[in-house]
Amino acid sequence: MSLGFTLYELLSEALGLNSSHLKDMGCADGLLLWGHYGLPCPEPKQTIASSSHCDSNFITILLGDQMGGLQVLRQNQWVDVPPMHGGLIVNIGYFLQIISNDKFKSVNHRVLEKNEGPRISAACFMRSRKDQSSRLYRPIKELLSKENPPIYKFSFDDLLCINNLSKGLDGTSSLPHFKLSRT
Ligand SMILES: O=C(O)CCC(=O)C(=O)O
Ligand SMILES: [Fe+2]
Repeated sequence: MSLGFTLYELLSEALGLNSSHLKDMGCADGLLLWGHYGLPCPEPKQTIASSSHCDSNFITILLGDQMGGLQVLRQNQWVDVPPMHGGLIVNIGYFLQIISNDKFKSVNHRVLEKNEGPRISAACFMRSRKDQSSRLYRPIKELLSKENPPIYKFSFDDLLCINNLSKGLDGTSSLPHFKLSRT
């Protein structure tokens, strides 16, 4: 939580906002921790541990082991994220992209299977409170101008619904569904 608060302060300042802006918006009110345990896979080329997706939250702080396997999509190429002892990986999720009006971009990532193992990782998702899932999120108004009109509007329930209706973790972004028309 305390690392998350520091990151939010830096991210708020990077957006030209007061350092407490993202925390005051409630972006750190909910914390979800997932522990991943992947068994060695006999045929790693035939499957994938976690298919291409962006996280449905503001930021994710990820602790991995020495196995590697995580990749991020950069300029349409999958790039390995090398394991780093004691290092933490911070991913930007859909919510931060939406409220920053595309100033921060969520990162598409996936995890490849390994035939050695097990592979262990812990993902800490920073998000708003679960009971606020119907709350509507829009870009932060201080970031908007005539030249930068709002791009999105959405709630967490909308995002879940779209992810469930579409293939969800199929690598296609859910964001276009939340675009406001720009007429
Ligand atoms: O295990 C990893 O390295 C990534 C896990 C992940 O992307 C997730 O939990 O959303
Ligand atoms: Fe993820």
